[in-house]
Amino acid sequence: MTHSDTAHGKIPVTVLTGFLGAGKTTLVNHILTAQHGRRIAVIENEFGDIPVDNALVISSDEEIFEMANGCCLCCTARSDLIDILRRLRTRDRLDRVLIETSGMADPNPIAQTFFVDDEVAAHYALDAVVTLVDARHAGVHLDAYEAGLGHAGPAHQVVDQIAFADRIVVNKTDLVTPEETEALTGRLRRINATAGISTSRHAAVDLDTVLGVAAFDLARASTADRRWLEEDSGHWHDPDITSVSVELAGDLDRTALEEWLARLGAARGPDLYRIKGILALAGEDRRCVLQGLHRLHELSEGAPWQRGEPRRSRLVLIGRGLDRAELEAGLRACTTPATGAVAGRPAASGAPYGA
Ligand SMILES: Nc1nc2c(ncn2[C@@H]2O[C@H](COP(=O)(O)OP(=O)(O)OP(=O)(O)O)[C@@H](O)[C@H]2O)c(=O)[nH]1
Repeated sequence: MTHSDTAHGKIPVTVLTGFLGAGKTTLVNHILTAQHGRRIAVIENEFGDIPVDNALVISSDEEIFEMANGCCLCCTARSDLIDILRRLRTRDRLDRVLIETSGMADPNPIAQTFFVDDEVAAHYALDAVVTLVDARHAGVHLDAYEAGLGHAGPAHQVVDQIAFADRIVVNKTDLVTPEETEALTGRLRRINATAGISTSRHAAVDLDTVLGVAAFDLARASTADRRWLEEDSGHWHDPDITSVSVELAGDLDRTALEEWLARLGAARGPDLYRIKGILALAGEDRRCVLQGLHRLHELSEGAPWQRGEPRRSRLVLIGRGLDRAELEAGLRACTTPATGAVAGRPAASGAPYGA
C-alpha cells in the first residue's frame, strides 16, 4: 500500500488524538521518519499558549503549522484549521496532512470540519481518527469514568477520544505487563467495539494500521457520538484544568531544576497531567527537552543553541488547580545567578513545590 495515495483525488488527512502524553508527537515523528520523501503537512494544536510541540517534532522538510491558540481546536479554532487547509491546497504537491490535536481536544468537531465545509470536503478526505492510549495511565481515567466521576475530571475526554476512534494504538506497553495491556484492551473494546486496536512501544506502529486505511466511517461516528455534525456541540471542559506557560530568559541550573521537578511531582503528581519544556541549562550547548506526566519526567538533549541565539526556557504545565504564581516562582528559583533572575525572584511561597 502506498500511504501517499490520495483518496479519489483528495488529500488524505489523519487526525491523531489521545490524552496528554499518550504519544501523539512520538507517532508524528515515527510517521515523518518512515515516510521520508513524502510531502506531509503537520498541523499542531496545543492547549498551552506557548507552542512547544512544534519544537518536539523532528526537523524535516515537512511543514509544521501551529495552532497555539491557548485553547483547543474543538472550541474556537475550526476557522483557523479551514484557513490552513485552504492555504495548503495551493501547494504543488501534498501527499498527506497529519493533525495532532491537543490532548484535551474532542476529536468530533475536528472531524466535522471535513464534512461541513464544502471547500475542505472537496479537496480533503478524512482517512482516520487515530487515538493513542497511554497503557500506564489510561486505566485511572477509565476507573473514574466507570465510577460515574467522568464529569469531575478529564475522564470523559479520554472516553470520548476512545469512542470516536477508527484506530486505537495502546502505546507505552513497555511500562506495563502483558496482562495489564490485555485487560486494558478489553476495556477499550467495551467502549469502542469496532476500531482496530494495536499496541506499541514509542508509537512504533506498522504504518499500514494507521495510514491510508480509509477507516473513517461517518455512519459509525454518528452513533459513537450523537452530537456528530451539530454545529454547536455544547461541549465543555473542566474549568479547574488549566494550562500554565512560563517563559524565562537565561539559563537554568540542572540540579536545581531536577530537585524542583521532584518536589513538584511528589506534591502535585496526581493533578499534573503534563509537563513539556524546551529549556536552556547552564553550561549545556544543546537545548534540554523536558517531558513529564504525573510524577514521571525525563530530560533529554534537543537541538543545539546557535551562536548568538537568545537562550531561554519555555515550560508548559497542564493540570488541575495549578497555581501559576507558585509554578513561575519555582522555575524562576532554578535560574542561575548569571541570568540576574534569582535576585529578582519572588520570596519562597512556602508551598511544597514552590521556590
Ligand atoms: N516509556 C515510554 N515512553 C514513551 C512511549 N511513547 C512515548 N513516550 C514518552 O512519553 C512522553 C510523551 O510523549 P509525546 O509523544 O510527547 O506525547 P503527546 O501525546 O504528544 O503529548 P501531548 O502533546 O502533551 O498531549 C515523551 O517523553 C515520550 O518520549 C513509550 O511507548 N514508552
